[in-house]
Order: sequence, then C-alpha cells, then structure tokens
Amino acid sequence: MGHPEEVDVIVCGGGPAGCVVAGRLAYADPNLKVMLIEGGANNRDDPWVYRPGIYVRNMQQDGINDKATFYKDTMESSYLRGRQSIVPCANILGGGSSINFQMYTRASASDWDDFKTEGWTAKDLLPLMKRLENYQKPTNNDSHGYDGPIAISNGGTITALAHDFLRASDAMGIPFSDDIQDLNTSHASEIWAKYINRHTGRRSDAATAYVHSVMDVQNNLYLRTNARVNRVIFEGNKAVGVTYVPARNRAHGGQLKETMVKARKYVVLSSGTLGTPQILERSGVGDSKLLQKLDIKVVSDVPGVGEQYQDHYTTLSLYRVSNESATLDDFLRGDKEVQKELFAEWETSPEKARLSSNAIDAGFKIRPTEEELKEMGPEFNELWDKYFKDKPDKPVMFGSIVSGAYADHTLLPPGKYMTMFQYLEYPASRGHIHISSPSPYKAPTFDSGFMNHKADFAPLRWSYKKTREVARRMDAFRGELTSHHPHFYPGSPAACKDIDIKTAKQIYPDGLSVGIHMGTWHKPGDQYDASKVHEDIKYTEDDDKAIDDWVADHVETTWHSLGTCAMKPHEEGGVVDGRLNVFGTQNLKCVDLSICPDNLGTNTYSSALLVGEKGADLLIEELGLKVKLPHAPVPHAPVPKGVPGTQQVR
Ligand SMILES: Cc1cc2nc3c(=O)[nH]c(=O)nc-3n(C[C@H](O)[C@H](O)[C@H](O)COP(=O)(O)OP(=O)(O)OC[C@H]3O[C@@H](n4cnc5c(N)ncnc54)[C@H](O)[C@@H]3O)c2cc1C
Repeated sequence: MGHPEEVDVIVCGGGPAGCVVAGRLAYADPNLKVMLIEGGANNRDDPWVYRPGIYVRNMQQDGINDKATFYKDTMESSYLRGRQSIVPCANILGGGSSINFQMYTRASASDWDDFKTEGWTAKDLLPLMKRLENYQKPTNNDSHGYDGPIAISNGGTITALAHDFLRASDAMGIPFSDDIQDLNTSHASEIWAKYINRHTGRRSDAATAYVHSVMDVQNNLYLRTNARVNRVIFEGNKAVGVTYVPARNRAHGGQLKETMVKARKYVVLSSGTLGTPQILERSGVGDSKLLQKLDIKVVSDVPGVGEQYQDHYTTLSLYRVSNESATLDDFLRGDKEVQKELFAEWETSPEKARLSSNAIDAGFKIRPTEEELKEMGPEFNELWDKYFKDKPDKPVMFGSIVSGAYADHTLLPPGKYMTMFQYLEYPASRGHIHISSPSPYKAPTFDSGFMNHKADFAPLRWSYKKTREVARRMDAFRGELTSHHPHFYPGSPAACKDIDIKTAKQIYPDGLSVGIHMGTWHKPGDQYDASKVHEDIKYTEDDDKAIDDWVADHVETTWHSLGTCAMKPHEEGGVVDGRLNVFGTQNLKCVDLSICPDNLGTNTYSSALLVGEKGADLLIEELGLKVKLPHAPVPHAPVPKGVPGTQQVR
C-alpha cells in the first residue's frame, strides 16, 4: 500500500511515547489518518526483540544492524578523569521498549507534583497509569491497572539469588514489601517486576502493544521505518508537515534526499530526549544565536531546547557466587549447549522459561539514615535539605541484583557471578545536546554532564558500600571480582577479596595453578561459613577517594535520558507548555521524556508510556474525539500455531 502525501497527524519517532500517541489516535477514529515515522527498523516479529532474556545483546555495536544510536560525549570530561561517556539510545520501532532491560518501576507521586503544571499531578495521572497496564502480579493496593496493553509480571522464573538478596537486604535494614511501585514507598525491597507477559513469555514493547495491534485491525495508521525525520515544515509559525531522509546516507553519497509529508492537523515530535531537540533545532526552533550561526532560519527563539539533559547514573559491581547458583553466565558467554537448552525451553514453555526473564528479579529503593547523612558531606546534605527532606516518597538510590555478570564475559574469569546495579535517581548534574550542523547525518555536540555536580558522588559512594554489605551477607557470596571494584590500598581493611580457594578449585578441579600468587594477583576470600556474623566494613578517607575515582572511571548511563525540551515557562528555559505545545509555534507538540522539567525516580519506560498517554489525551481532546477503551487486542510475536492471536488479559 502506498503512503499518502498528506495525513491528519504525523508522529515523528516510534518510541514508547510516540507509539502510544499514534496508536491511541488512530484507534480513536478510523477516519483520522495518522503517520508514524521511525528512524530505526520495524521491530515486528524480531526474535532479538521479543525474547526477553537476550536483551544484553542489544548493547553490541556492530555497525550493520544496530538497534541503538551511540551518543558519545564530544569532549573529554574532567569530572570523569578525562573519559568521554557513551549514552546508547534506541534506534528501532518501539524505541527503548524494544531493547531495554524490561525492569518495571514507577516514579514517586511527588515527582509528578513537582512538575507544578496543571493536569500533571500524580492524582491527575493515576487513571492513565492504570489505563496502560495489564498488571499480572498479585497486589494489595489500588494503583495498578488490569485491562491495558502493557503486560507486567514476574516473568517465567525468579532465581534463588533474588531471594537470597532480599533476605540479606532485610538484614541491612531494608524491609521486604509486596509492592514498592505504589508511588509512595521509598525505602524497601521487592521482587522486581518486568515488562514481560507471563502467559506468552514475550517482551511487552510499546509498538506491539499500541501500533501493531491497531494496524492489524484498521488501515488508517501508516508506518514508515528506517526514515529519519529531518525537519518540521512551517507556514509562518504553523507546523504543516515534515521532511524525512533515509536513515542511512550511504546510497546517495551523503546527499540529502528529502521526502515531504504534510500534516493537516498536528505534527508531534516523539524522537526521544536526544532526538527531539535536534529536530527542533534543524527546524528553526531553538536558541536563535546557535541557529543563526548554522544559517538556519529562526521560527521561534527558544533557548531551552537541548538544555538540562538528565539521566540516572549507575555503577555496577561484580561478585562471585557459589558454583551451584543459577545464573545466566554460561548462556551469556555463548556456551552452545546451554544456549540450545535455554532457547528450546523458551520455545516449548515460554510461560515458565528461564529466558522469559531478564534475570533481574529483586531490587530496592533506599534513603539514608540520619547517621549515614552525616557521612555524606556538605554538598549532598545541601541537596538533601532542598530536594529530599520534605519529600518522604523520594528514594535517593535504587539497587538491584542481576543473576549473572552484566559485563563483557571475555573480560571475566570463569565461574558464576551476580551484579549489583546501584543507581542514582535524582542527580544534580546536568548536560546538553545541540546540533552541530543543519544536516541530519552529522553527529551533534553532546555533553552528558555526568558527575559535573559534586553532590552526586556521595550517594553513589554510599550505595556502593550498601550493596557490598548486602552481597557479603548473601549465602551464595563467594568473593569480589577485584577488577570490577574500586582499587583500595592493598593493606586497607576495605580492600576487596576475590574468590575463595575452595570455590576456585571446584571450577578447575584438575588445575595446577589454582591459588598460586596469593596476596599479589589473588587475594582470596574467606571460605564460606554459614554461621559468620558480618560486621560492616570501615572505610577511611583514602578508601572513599578510591571509591570516588572508581565512580568517575566507571559511572555510566542507565539509559534514562530526559529533560531537553522541558515543560515549564519560556522565561525559565522551558520549551513546551502544559498542553505540550512548543512555544512560539502552532500545531506542534513534543510528546516524550524530553518534556520532563525535573527528574523522575524510576526506570523510565513507565513514565514514557504515561507521557504518551497524557499527550494522546490532550490531542484527542483537541481533535474532538474520545479515547477508545480497551485498546486494540495485542498480537503475539510471532503468532504461534494453535495459539489465539492475542495475548490474554486478566
Ligand atoms: C538499553 C536501555 C535499557 C533500558 N532499560 C530500562 C528498563 O529496564 N526499564 C525501564 O523502565 N526503562 C528502561 N530504559 C528506558 C526506557 O526504555 C526509555 O526511557 C524510553 O524508551 C523513552 O521513551 P521515549 O518515547 O521518550 O524515547 P525513545 O525510547 O528514545 O524513542 C525515541 C524513538 O525515536 C526514534 N528517533 C530518534 N530520532 C529520530 C528521527 N530524527 N526521526 C525518526 N525517528 C527518530 C528512535 O529511533 C526511537 O525509536 C532503557 C533504555 C535503554 C536504551
């Protein structure tokens, strides 16, 4: 079917927010022509998308079929000891939801209230949070939904390591709770839920849920993939269409081959936090000084475009676990037999397969105690007083356990691992992204801003210590992988100890070299003793410095970019108003996580969907339509023989 040259609404970017907008609008009125233009490939029936357990592979960059765009800091950062950080972001239909780790969490109520925008309080948004969910876990509160298109469950399996982690966390003063995604809990642990349908064992991505579902039953949603939106076309300041180019320019020797599509009613930018500001700037909306320098005609002078880039920051620490532990390491290493077994298990019984999981089965949200606060230094305490003290629902850090090493296995010795993810939810640091040329093929100027505010070191240091104490108290703990920890002075009581000799000998029973070089290359850990009572490790100032250096060397994105087209007044650096209209333009909205004026304490897929639902409501209202509920039935990926073509809902 050929695509029309004019439609009613064009949605630029098929991430979670864009998919919600395009799908909801098209489903609301079969006569409304909606076009969704996505820079990456179609995700439909892609086994590297719908099988949950292979998500790690999506972070490989092979230059042929990349599912992500890798944004690299343009300059070396003095805050990262000269490093240039890399922020991968989705380049595929479904956006982050097609490649992400599928961890389900939600923002705290005060996060939305802090937007200070009419219609955006947590109370206003709660019905939309429910509307998007097909929640498949038992729960004891009324904040979840059951008839929406996005499935949330515990996946096919929960490892014993996760239970071990929860018990050890409890011993560290972090109580277990049924559900810490109730918008209020800020210090507790839980079985961490996943965007996986428990009936089908499939990833619950936004394109399958909102777009493929509608395209299966209606013909008014036009999907263009591998097409990069270049710019918005304006008549005066009214958006009347867009141009797009092939996502790769190799075919045309670098020449711009633009195709134009007209929009009778709206142009919606949903190209994500790093994509949307670039389209705005190429279209003449941004800081007039930058635009004039690049010879781009100014449509609206909005200096906030591309500013206030935010993320969450993570460091990962790796621990050895007992050889009996169930982990994904052999699968991830590429052991052919194990891969065959796990893929076969997933094919035959996806509802209980090990691959119907991300192996991230438990986690916690934490706030420091008064005692801990005293050790976190003046910069963080100032931030605490301003930001956290009066908002008891805001956690400072998240921590979660991966049953396996989230790492490049060629860099690791043999054996089994667990990874502690510790991530900072409300960093004070800020970055920016701006185009460096009017060409959509030229890399932008990007500064992630990671760690450029000193207050961000203390919570990362604190949570490293906290997760280390949890790890040491776990039954499966068998040492620290020293290469993936801070480099403390060898004589410090805080110095890491690696695998104990007994566990090492189990790995290489006939090995002749196990345990040699003790004290130089290998400082072995103590042999496992179930009766051991653990004392907290004491850290000196030098030890803290070692942790801070390690943070600077290794801190990285959690892929939770937001904030570059903030919803706040123009004079305060805002880009959109409360109805998501871009200042100084007509018929142009931004609907994705770029609109967040402040951070959200959550893994951000839930929030991207929510912003999409809110944007869809605003558009549907302005078009004089009504949202059609429930949404179109969500298809399987791919439809297996003898199984109904839709996912079951509760
Ligand atoms: C590797 C990774 C792991 C993550 N893990 C989790 C997790 O476990 N749990 C969680 O809750 N969240 C996670 N997230 C975050 C979550 O997926 C994102 O917050 C969410 O996808 C953001 O949605 P969005 O709609 O704002 O933008 P995006 O998802 O970034 O979507 C933007 C879309 O626009 C397209 N695009 C960009 N520029 C153009 C252009 N010029 N023309 C056309 N199309 C364009 C992109 O290809 C992309 O599809 C993860 C993200 C990543 C990348």
